[in-house]
Amino acid sequence: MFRVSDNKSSKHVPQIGKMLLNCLGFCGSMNITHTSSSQRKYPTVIEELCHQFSLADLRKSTNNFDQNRVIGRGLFSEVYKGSVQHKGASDYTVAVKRFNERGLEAFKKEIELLCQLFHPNCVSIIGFCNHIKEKIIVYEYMSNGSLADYLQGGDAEALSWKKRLEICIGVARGLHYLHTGAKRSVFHCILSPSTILLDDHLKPKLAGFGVNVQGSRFMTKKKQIKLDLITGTFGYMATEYAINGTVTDKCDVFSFGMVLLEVVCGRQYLIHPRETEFLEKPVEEKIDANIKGEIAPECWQVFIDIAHRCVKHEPDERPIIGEVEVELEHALLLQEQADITNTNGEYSLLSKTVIDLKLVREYFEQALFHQEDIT
Ligand SMILES: Nc1ncnc2c1ncn2[C@@H]1O[C@H](COP(=O)(O)OP(=O)(O)OP(=O)(O)O)[C@@H](O)[C@H]1O
Repeated sequence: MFRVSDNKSSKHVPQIGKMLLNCLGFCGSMNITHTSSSQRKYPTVIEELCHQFSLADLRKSTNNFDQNRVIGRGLFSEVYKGSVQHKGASDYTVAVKRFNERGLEAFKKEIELLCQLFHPNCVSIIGFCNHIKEKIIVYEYMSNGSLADYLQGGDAEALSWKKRLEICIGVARGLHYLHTGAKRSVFHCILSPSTILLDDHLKPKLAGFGVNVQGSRFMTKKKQIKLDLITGTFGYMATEYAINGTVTDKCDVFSFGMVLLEVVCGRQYLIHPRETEFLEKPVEEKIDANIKGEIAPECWQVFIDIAHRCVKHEPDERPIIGEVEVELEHALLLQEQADITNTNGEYSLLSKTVIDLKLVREYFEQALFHQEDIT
């Protein structure tokens, strides 16, 4: 059966729930089983990894986990705004993620990973609390919330096309680092606009690492890892991951492709598989009204071509993230060049790109059918 989480929402914005898949051969427990022998050679004594806060400190910092301070929710956690002593300041603003009883594994995985990641497009950990009754991680505070808050919460007009492209490039850089830049290949697995956070300058940082999967460095697509539990949000999960728990770098590439489409349309691209009218219309007719006219045709061609390739059903047909990053940088360059010579104001796009998500929709529909059968 499916278990649908509480809405993974910020305080203000209802967002799409995450699902634990537990039918159609999707299994269900929180323990992820790794089949790769190259797994988990890094330290597992989390107390040695970074600063530890006392529970009393974090209670104080969040006014005893005051519900008015909740800034977001995940499947395994609630996130609060708080302030702690850090970098010489007594009221350094932070995000305090309090894990629920199902989140123990996510808590450990996230600390182990975040203590090893150093990249401007990955959120930084400040410390944690490993109390017998409470598992909490403290992160740098991202004042502009998540990309989902922006796109779905009515702030979309604040994001120009160029700003959106810059955000996409930042996300691609963060993913590229995860896939090839760290000691091991790290696959995020639950990339969506809710796990992309925006700092004061709208610079994106990847967050939500509680489900990550690691493999040997530069892991090739043939070395796949099977998971006993699949956690993710439909509409972003690649089908090979949703159905078989097969994880490769190409799963993140698929999710990123769905994010690219969302960034351009201003709404989740695949919400329901039977939303035929929307899904079968060319993307050019669905561009967010806030950025319509801002996109130069030459930039668009590069952007939509790479987005389309990212969401191919066959993992081998999807590009690696390094190529996606380069293409997005190219698209931005083309946009900037076009803006210099453009004297006519608005651009118009004559192309018509229909994204074929037929197979993804079929799997999604089957899963929904089972869910409806049970509920
Ligand atoms: N550092 C932060 N600064 C500001 N807001 C944050 C921060 N971390 C998380 N949030 C908010 O909380 C929401 C959920 O956080 P996150 O993406 O880390 O959870 P998740 O990984 O989905 O949760 P879980 O591990 O419980 O599944 C985000 O979408 C965002 O709104």
